Amino acid sequence: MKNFDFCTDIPTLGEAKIISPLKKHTKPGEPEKRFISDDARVIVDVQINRLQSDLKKNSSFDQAGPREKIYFDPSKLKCAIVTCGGLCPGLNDIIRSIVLELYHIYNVKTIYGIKHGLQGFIPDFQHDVMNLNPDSVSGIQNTGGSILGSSRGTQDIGMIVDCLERMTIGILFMVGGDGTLMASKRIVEEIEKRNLKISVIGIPKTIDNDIYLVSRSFGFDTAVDVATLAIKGAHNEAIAYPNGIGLVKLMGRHSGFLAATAALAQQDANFVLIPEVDISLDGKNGFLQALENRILHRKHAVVIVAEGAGQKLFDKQQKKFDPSGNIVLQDIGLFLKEKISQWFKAKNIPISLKYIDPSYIIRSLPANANDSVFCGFLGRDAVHAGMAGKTKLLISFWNNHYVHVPMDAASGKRKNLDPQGKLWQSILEATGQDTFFTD
Ligand SMILES: Nc1ncnc2c1ncn2[C@@H]1O[C@H](COP(=O)(O)OP(=O)(O)OP(=O)(O)O)[C@@H](O)[C@H]1O
Ligand SMILES: O=P(O)(O)OC[C@H]1O[C@](O)(CO)[C@@H](O)[C@@H]1O
Repeated sequence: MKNFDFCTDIPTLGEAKIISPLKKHTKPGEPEKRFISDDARVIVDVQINRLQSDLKKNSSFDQAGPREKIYFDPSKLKCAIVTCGGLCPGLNDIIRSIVLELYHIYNVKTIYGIKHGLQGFIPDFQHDVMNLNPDSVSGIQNTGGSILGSSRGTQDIGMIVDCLERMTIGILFMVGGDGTLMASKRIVEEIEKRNLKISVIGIPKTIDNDIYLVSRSFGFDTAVDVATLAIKGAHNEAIAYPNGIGLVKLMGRHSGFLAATAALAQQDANFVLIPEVDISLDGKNGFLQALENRILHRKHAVVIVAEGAGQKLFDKQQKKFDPSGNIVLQDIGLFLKEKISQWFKAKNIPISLKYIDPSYIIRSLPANANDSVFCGFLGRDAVHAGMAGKTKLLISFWNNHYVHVPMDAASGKRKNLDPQGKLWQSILEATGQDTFFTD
């Protein structure tokens, strides 16, 4: 396969010369090709969103997996793992699979866990470093959260790399979302400036499922599963009382994948509001009138709202940012609760409104079975990439393959739900919500 127009080239720290311990799994006479090489590159078949303009048809990504030769000497290598940003189901599975792969398959015995995200690199915070080994990660996949903790907030990149140098780290595994990706890129730049041989491997994490060039991120499947319970609850509450309304708020800062997918999985929702589709509340085509029509007609309704939906409905206020620089959204869930109550009160229509916000419950739970399997692959492929001396890449799942996506290609952009696409069109069919509520 030739003529790759899209920049998929992954930087390496140098020539990989050491025979991989995985070599022993090769059957005698089996061709070297077993270790994925250029001719096994994956053609990118752009299926989701409208990425075609960005990616040429014959673009490709390197397939993730073990390489024949590795760059690092396992007996001398020290690795570190850090988890940053919001929690997500599967973080502990990722940590565990990285540790077990390094320890058992590559014989790397020094693995550090950096506590509380990027803060863990900065001496002032005095967070202890964890020693990770099969004992310390035993059973962690059964608990939610991250055994390493997390944090938000900018840290000095120079000080982070100082810490990596002091600890003589060879591979840094960074698990996080788009912010972590930006931080990873800046860390790599500083590493390059200092001419150090440290590999940085990213594992994309977000229940919003909005990382560019990543068709599925871990934890999303679990989030959809648990969100369906909230929707079931909302529906049961709604049908139990006359004119019952169940209002469920789900995470999704800029992308409505979770709200839309959960709504399709548990088809009880009559209205799904997402950031990608503007809504108007009032007026004859507004959301509130549509909700009233539904209540008068069917006596109950379920509404799902993604946290980033309807932000234009709020009076213009000075924007607030969290410590990492992410915009702090206005609370659309509580806002809608209030507006719905006011609307029906003004119309003298009694309703029973139940508001359910399972956001933090969802993201802090352990991974479901599907996500656990997925995390295992991502963690192991992250180790293979790092051991081969590759750097500045993400382990992505794309077009049904585990691939290496260059950090440069994935950062600074976001994946959004396409309102013309199959997912949203299916929502419109399933809900009968055939209007975008614009006047
Ligand atoms: N441009 C940047 N340069 C350096 N560090 C950054 C940059 N953007 C974000 N970071 C840092 O990366 C870490 C994680 O970022 P952030 O809190 O935004 O979470 P995230 O990785 O985007 O995950 P989530 O999807 O949960 O928000 C934070 O410590 C943040 O300060
Ligand atoms: O409350 P926190 O930690 O700032 O996180 C909230 C954000 O984190 C996310 O779950 C992404 O990790 C978003 O969906 C949400 O907006």
